[in-house]
Amino acid sequence: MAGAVEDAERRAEARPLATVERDALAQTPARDALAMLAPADRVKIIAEVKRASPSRGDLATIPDPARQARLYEEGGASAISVLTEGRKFKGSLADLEAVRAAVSLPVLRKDFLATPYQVLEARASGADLVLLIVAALDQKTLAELYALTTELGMTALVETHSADELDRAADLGAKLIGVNARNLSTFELDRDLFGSLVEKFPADAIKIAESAVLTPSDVAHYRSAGADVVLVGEALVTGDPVATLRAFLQETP
Ligand SMILES: O=C(O)c1ccccc1NCC(=O)[C@H](O)[C@H](O)COP(=O)(O)O
Repeated sequence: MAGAVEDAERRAEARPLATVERDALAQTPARDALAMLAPADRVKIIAEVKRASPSRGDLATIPDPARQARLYEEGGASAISVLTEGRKFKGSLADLEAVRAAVSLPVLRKDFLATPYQVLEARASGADLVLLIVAALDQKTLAELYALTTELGMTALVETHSADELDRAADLGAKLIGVNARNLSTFELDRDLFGSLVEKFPADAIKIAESAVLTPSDVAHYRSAGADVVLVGEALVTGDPVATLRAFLQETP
């Protein structure tokens, strides 16, 4: 988290806030992620471009993230997540820009966002959604970043990992809320966490189960617990993305 903010501060030396703000406002409008991810009679998938991670190390080189994203679109994904953090995840804003230009789906900037500069930077690079991690932000900062995201026409995916964090997401009025099965400090995975928290979601929020999907039965597990959407990374970058997505979508109502 600290590294992501330091990296953004370094970028801000070359591209000041006023410039990134101007570029954000000049972007084509954000795609409607809430419409794409709305609850339906089938599960939906956010497919992630993920080269590496702190818990798993290197996963895939992904020399052409635009191609990877096109395969996700072909396989039936409803949105694309792009990890833009460089140190541990080996991602970049250039990946996000390439993906946004290659597909017609909404694109999420998945990173450790903690400043308005990073939110503006996301929009300036074409992001339609940004990730806001409740555990990483005090409520005042979370509310400020949430408001800026909405002002820019984007959607915030508000990520939680506990009942208290779900309450904080609800206090914001968040419409897209995720429960990450991965504890971001210990990297432990708990596929049952989503189901144990599902009753805490506000009635009008889209329910997303994040992480730890490796097989169609993992998707079915989240779906039967009440997920509208699942977010998948590793399984799609280590296997055939189109076949994997189709299997996940076909075998789950
Ligand atoms: O993936 C990690 O190791 C990780 C560690 C610390 C913070 C975030 C991390 N991952 C970000 C994600 O939330 C996942 O990339 C995403 O939910 C997909 O997870 P998976 O399908 O298990 O690859």
